[in-house]
Amino acid sequence: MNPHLEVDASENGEPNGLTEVLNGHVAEHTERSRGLVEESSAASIHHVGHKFDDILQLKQGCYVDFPAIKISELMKLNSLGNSSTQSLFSTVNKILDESIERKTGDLSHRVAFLLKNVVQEIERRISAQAENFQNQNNLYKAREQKYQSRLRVLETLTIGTTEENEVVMNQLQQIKIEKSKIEEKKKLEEQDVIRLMKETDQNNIQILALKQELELAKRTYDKHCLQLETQAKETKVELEKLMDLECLLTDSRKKVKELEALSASKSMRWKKKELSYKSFMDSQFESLQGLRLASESIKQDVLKTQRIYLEEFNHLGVKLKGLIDAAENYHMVLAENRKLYNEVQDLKGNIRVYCRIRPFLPGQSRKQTTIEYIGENGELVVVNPSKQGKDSHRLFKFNKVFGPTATQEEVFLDTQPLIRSVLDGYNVCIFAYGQTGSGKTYTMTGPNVSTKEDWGVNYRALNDLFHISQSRKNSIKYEVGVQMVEIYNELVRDLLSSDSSQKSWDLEYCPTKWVSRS
Ligand SMILES: Nc1ncnc2c1ncn2[C@@H]1O[C@H](COP(=O)(O)OP(=O)(O)OP(=O)(O)O)[C@@H](O)[C@H]1O
Repeated sequence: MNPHLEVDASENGEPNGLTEVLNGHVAEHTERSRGLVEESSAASIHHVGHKFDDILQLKQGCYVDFPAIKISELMKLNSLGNSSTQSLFSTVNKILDESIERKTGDLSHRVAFLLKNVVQEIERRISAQAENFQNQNNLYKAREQKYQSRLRVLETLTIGTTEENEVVMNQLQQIKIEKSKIEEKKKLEEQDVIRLMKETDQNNIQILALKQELELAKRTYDKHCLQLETQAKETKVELEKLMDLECLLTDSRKKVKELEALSASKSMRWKKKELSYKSFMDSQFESLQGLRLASESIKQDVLKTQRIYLEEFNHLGVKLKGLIDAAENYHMVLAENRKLYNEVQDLKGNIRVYCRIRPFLPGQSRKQTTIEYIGENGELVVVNPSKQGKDSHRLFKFNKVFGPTATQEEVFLDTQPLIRSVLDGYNVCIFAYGQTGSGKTYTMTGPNVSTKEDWGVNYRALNDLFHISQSRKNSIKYEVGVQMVEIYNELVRDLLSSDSSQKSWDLEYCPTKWVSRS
């Protein structure tokens, strides 16, 4: 397709719709070819057209006077076919206007030839364009038929499509409704999602807080567990105690029952007693009445007795005065008595020697005794079987001789007065003398100190001294000291001293006068 046709049609300013439609179709069908033609020919046409126009411009206003060389040059160039239709028309118009202005009516042969060629070129172009239009018209008609058949097909399709459309529309409507519902649901769900998100956030915060609480609770739980374990142990111990207590409780319940039974029987007894006490009280009340009467008489008697008592009390006062006088003389009498007592002891002798004959020990023969006679006044006759005559019998004289049957108390009774003079300020010494196994310890200490009958002189003497000092405590205060010594191989041993170096003294350096009574 010639691109200039459409350019010319638009340039000529044809305002009808056909031109526009044609131009549209031409443009539609020649879109691809147009680009190629325009690109390939535009440069040469433009160049040649411009050359033609330049030549014409140079001689503007004097076409008539164009020299033959220029006209032949224009013709040679064959630039008419390449020049635009508008420029061709303007050239024709200018040539004709110039010819009219000159009023000569004459045109040169060369100009007329040029004019003719230009007009022929224009005619050729118009006829080509008409032919082109015709072809295009045919083409459009064919296309119109084709489109109309397609239109019919489309109409039938449209009818079918309309029904389908209705169905689809209905479906679409339903879908829209469902969509709106879904959207509402979606909105609600979105709101729910937002709410859930918030709740999730809150829950996360709560979970964190709960985790922390859980951690804390776990720690406290662990601690609590430990505490509970210790408590459980303690409780176990307490439970065991409780079990014991329960046993005790059952026992006590039994006892309570027994006690209840006992208390019931006692209560019965008490009731009986109450009755008996009531009767007793009644009788007592009666007797009380009698007692009141008796008390009245006793009162009278007491008053009488009081009077007698006062009289006797006065009498007693007189007597007591005499007793006080007598008591004042008591110490004097006592001192005199003591003096007399000690004088008696002196008369008996400051140094007294007693002899005690122990019985035979188990296993000893009774036939081998050397004791011939024991006198009442201290005589003792001893037999010596190895000698004859006078020398076979020897008489010994003691203050007193105690035979084998003499008891510990009998031996003590003779020494007791001497011991009591200690309380009057005299020094007294009692000692036992004899060979080994003769009975010194038996006499002085006793065989068995746990029984009072077996006590020897020492225990009995101390007991007597303490007894007397106790009886005289209101008038005299005594201080008692004890010294126990042993003389063995002429050495005196203090038996109460704990110092072993001080335990024995030589007889000359004895610290106390323990051998004589002064
Ligand atoms: N009067 C008595 N009656 C019964 N038995 C006695 C009597 N005197 C001594 N005996 C017994 O004789 C034994 C010897 O007595 P005891 O030990 O008193 O003698 P002793 O002189 O103290 O001896 P020693 O010097 O060796 O200590 C003891 O078994 C004692 O019980």
